[in-house]
Amino acid sequence: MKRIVVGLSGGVDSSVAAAALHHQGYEVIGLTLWLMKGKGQCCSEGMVDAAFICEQLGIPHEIVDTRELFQENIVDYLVSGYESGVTPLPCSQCNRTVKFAPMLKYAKETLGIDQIATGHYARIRYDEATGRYQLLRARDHNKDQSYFLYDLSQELLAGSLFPLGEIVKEETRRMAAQYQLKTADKPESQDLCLVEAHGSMQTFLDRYIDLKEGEIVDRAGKILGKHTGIHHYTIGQRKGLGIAAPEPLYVMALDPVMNRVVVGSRDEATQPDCTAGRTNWIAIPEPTAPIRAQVQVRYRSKPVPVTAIPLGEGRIKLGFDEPQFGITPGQAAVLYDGEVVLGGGIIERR
Ligand SMILES: Nc1ncnc2c1ncn2[C@@H]1O[C@H](COP(=O)(O)OP(=O)(O)OP(=O)(O)O)[C@@H](O)[C@H]1O
Repeated sequence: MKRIVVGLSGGVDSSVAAAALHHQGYEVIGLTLWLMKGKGQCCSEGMVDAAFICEQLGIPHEIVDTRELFQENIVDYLVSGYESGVTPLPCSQCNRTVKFAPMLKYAKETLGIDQIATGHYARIRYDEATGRYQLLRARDHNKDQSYFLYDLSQELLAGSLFPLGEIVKEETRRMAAQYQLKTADKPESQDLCLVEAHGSMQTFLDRYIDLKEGEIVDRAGKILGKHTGIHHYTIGQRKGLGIAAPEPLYVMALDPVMNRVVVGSRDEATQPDCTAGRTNWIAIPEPTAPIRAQVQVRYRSKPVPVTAIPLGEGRIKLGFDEPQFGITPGQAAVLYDGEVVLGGGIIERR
């Protein structure tokens, strides 16, 4: 019987992934990573629900303490990013360094199992022609999580299964009801896990970053107002600036050195290109010549046509066919060829 480790968060998606594989005849071992420090956080409830699902399915449940790893790679990474005026994307970093790599390592080294599965909505395909594992958008485009998975290595993709990649969310809920899973009616998580645990990103960051008021200025340096700390702002933000101006103003830069928030018109917050670093390539090897693709610069943004020019050392320049508004350093730029993820990187500061 084929053995597989399923990452269980205690949510409906991973519960159904585990139940489906179990019913397909896999020998399933549930694995929950204990991610967050502190008592009464979302994770403790998740662990109990995950344990209940394992009991229901009659499968073993392992809990691995990865709180230190999460603290260093996600909490510290977020805090130092916001302090330096960028808006980091924690989820892709979390997937690679905190979830997939440790889960696969634990599965292989401790349990002697070479495959893991999660409840992510995305698809993995082995491409005979190139000898590479590809990552594709989920069949359910509304739930597609491929944007958060662009940073997975070939080794991690080779060892992973996404049982929900071919189905739509309604089908997941239907299966959860059919298997009578305790988590069948659990509400959808609406936000980042840290935001859910702390109420808002601002509340979370305020625990770690001292409030340091400063000036809101225009591009010429004219003082327009006061801010409560640059970590409370993000590029493209319009609401909550507290400035009365004849035309709408948007955050166009965060300056940690001067402790300033720079605002401008929509045109000023729109740019023809940007650079991205720390790239990871999936469907293709690192390009050595310009390539054409569609790029997504935020989780929910529309993919737009782009020319990606390699700059060496894992960096690329992205020239948009149409200038783009609200390009945010710290977020991922993920390149697609239709459904297929080519690769991606982290948007750099201008
Ligand atoms: N603490 C954890 N331990 C093990 N696996 C996890 C954990 N958190 C998330 N995962 C895995 O990653 C997948 C995607 O996680 P995400 O946080 O996006 O949750 P989700 O889409 O709401 O899924 P779910 O309904 O399973 O919580 C989950 O389906 C699960 O397989």
